[in-house]
Amino acid sequence: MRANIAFYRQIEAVQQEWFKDREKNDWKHKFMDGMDHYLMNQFEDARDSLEEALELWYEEYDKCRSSCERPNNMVINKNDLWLSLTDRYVELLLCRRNCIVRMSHIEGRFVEQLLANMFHYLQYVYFQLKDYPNVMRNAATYLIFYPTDPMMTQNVDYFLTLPWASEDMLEVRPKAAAVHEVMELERKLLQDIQKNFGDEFVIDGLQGNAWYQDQPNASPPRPNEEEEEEEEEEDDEEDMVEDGEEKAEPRVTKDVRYGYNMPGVTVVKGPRDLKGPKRMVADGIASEEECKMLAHLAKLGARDGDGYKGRGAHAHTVYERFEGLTVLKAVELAKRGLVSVDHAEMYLNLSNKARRYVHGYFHMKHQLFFTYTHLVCRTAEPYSTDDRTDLSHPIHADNCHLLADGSCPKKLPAFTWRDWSAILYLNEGFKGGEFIFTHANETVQSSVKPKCGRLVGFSAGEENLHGVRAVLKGRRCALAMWYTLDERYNEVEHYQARKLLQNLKKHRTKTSKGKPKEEL
Ligand SMILES: O=C(O)CCC(=O)C(=O)O
Ligand SMILES: [Fe+2]
Repeated sequence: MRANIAFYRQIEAVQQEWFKDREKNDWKHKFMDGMDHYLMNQFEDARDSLEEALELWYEEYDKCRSSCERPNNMVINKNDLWLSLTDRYVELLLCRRNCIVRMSHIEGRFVEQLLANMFHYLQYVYFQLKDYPNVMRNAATYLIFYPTDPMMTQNVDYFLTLPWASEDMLEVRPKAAAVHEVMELERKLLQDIQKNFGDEFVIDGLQGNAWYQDQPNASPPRPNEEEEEEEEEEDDEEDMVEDGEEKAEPRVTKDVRYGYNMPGVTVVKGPRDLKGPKRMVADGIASEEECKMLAHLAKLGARDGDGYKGRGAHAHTVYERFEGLTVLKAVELAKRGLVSVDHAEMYLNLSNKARRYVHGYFHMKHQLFFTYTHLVCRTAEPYSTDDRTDLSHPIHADNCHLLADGSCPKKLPAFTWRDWSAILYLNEGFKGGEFIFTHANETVQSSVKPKCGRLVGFSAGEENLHGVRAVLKGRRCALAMWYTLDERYNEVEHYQARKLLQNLKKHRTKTSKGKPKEEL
């Protein structure tokens, strides 16, 4: 497109003012303008742009919430009308709540606490402009979102020592207060629905999560990392004793130690073999038949580069075709009759089984949510050669941005909210394609050979740099999953996929009474 625009621009008859950036006046552009001015200490311009950005943000936010109201694929079952309606209502609430996350992206990147941050910037900008009533208003507004934020509470305490400031200037901006109030009400509603209907009705990722429990501070709780570290160390000590004493049967004791057994699943490699405390490999998560079903689903439904927007068929290397299928797309294909409902259901079930296993194995105390789920195949192109030196997937960490100097800042453009990762392999019989854990200089610490039903799980931080060796021949399919402890990043697609699937199955049962063979 850039090339096309350059071409059109140089045509004599074309006037330059015809080229209008139609997105220029959206909230993102205004916000970026505001940031530029702010960084250049142009505080009046920064104020104007940020205030405009804010107004545009509210407009867009309202549109986003309204778009959740559109009719969906719901099929009302007259035997359980109330349940069908509750289902729909929950979906609506989740969709609306998700608008905050959707409205926190700038240039495709997630900006944590974006709305609240606008008030943070504004209080500073107004302070520079000596517009004190607005300093206080914006500080107070920020605090409704993060009431215990140490920096802002300190600021306010400081302002209150100054002659111009008084408590009654701490007035919250009404539109922001309304957004916050509705967010809170919807949070409570979801919590009540779960509490009252939890037996018949499970809202994915809601149960047992403190983000949905009453709390004075709206920021989501994170597990106490130090506490976890300590536990990990204790575990490792135990591990060493076990391994030293009885080398023949460390696997069983490891299972018992972690207190997590799932029928048919065995741990084949633990932290010691893999050379890192938060790593594991287990076999038996999926049977041969299940692997075949998923690989078949990928064959029918996976699309070039899906999930890696704009990077096309060769998302990681020109020697391999990279195709993916998200969980909702799989169910939508089933709805259109392009894949079977059973195959789509298998996708959901196996991803859930893997998540439960990782959660149990690592003894997590908090709820683990899906944040992105992707069925992917990497296929060697016919021109791929055995002497390739590239990787199928370069060395990286899943939640930080690995730099050439080996550091890995947990900042954009990384997916910083990913806390755990797991990959369920679906086949063997291709050449190359081993999963590797490495040091920052890319020397290999340990490797895992994919095969059907094998799950590799690990924490998503810089402690687990990893990659995939080149797939030299054939096709390698896997179900890649990233999980988060932060409910705000809960993958809404998973919930939607499950609901759509339930409807498809209800519909199938209903129609099959009259016409037994009818398939959707
Ligand atoms: O497919 C694999 O084995 C690993 C893929 C991976 O690390 C990723 O997609 O982040
Ligand atoms: Fe990865």
